[in-house]
Amino acid sequence: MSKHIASFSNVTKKYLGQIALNNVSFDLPRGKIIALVGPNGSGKSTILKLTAGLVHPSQGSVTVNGKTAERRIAAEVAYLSELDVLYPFFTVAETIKFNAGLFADFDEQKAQEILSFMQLDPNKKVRHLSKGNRGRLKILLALSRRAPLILLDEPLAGLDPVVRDSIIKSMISYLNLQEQTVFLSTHEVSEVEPVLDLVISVHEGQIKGMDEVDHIREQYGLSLVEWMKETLAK
Ligand SMILES: Nc1ncnc2c1ncn2[C@@H]1O[C@H](COP(=O)(O)OP(=O)(O)OP(=O)(O)O)[C@@H](O)[C@H]1O
Repeated sequence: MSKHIASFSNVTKKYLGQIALNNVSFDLPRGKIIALVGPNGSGKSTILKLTAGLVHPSQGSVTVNGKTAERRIAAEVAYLSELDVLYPFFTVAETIKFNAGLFADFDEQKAQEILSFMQLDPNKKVRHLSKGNRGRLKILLALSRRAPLILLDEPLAGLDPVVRDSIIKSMISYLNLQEQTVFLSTHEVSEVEPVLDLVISVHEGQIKGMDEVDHIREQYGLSLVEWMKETLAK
């Protein structure tokens, strides 16, 4: 088993000639909850898409579980997009069945547990769900995978505090950190801080800092927001 669940080595990503990521290198340890933080347009989604193998580096390499990140690794990575990707004509139960058919590692029993925890109505059509319940369903689908790496792009964006809280609690309750790693992007830094192990600060396509959250609190006496501001000012 490779030591790190994912590694970026001198990765540059350009879109139509414009640089989104500039020579980025880092390794993600296994069994942790890791956040990418940084301003709009800093490159967080690009890092997650590269890790999912959905886009490819212009230069450098990305590996997941020791394999080059490309479409083929989709089976090993559970990716929650920031976009609304659910089929509106399915019910909640049909959406779960559909995903169970798509992914061999989908744990239907866990999906049922998260369904009751989230108090989602299995018979409701996706198009009739509130935005908050669509957010809950998306996280249910990601957390029900036994994939070694779970990628969550802005899982809390645009959701009210009660929904955000239920999503954070479901991460603590339903992840298996013996076997899984979570890599997420967020602007809700203070809210996720209690569940994070590691944080990476990104600005203008570059990594500005990477540290353990406990270290940031104990050694620097900073909250995550204060640490983030300091790294961005560098
Ligand atoms: N498909 C694309 N085509 C062209 N440019 C893109 C594309 N996707 C992203 N970019 C550009 O790459 C840069 C990084 O974008 P990215 O979406 O990775 O940032 P982000 O940190 O996730 O932003 P946000 O917090 O707003 O979601 C931005 O300048 C963005 O405009």
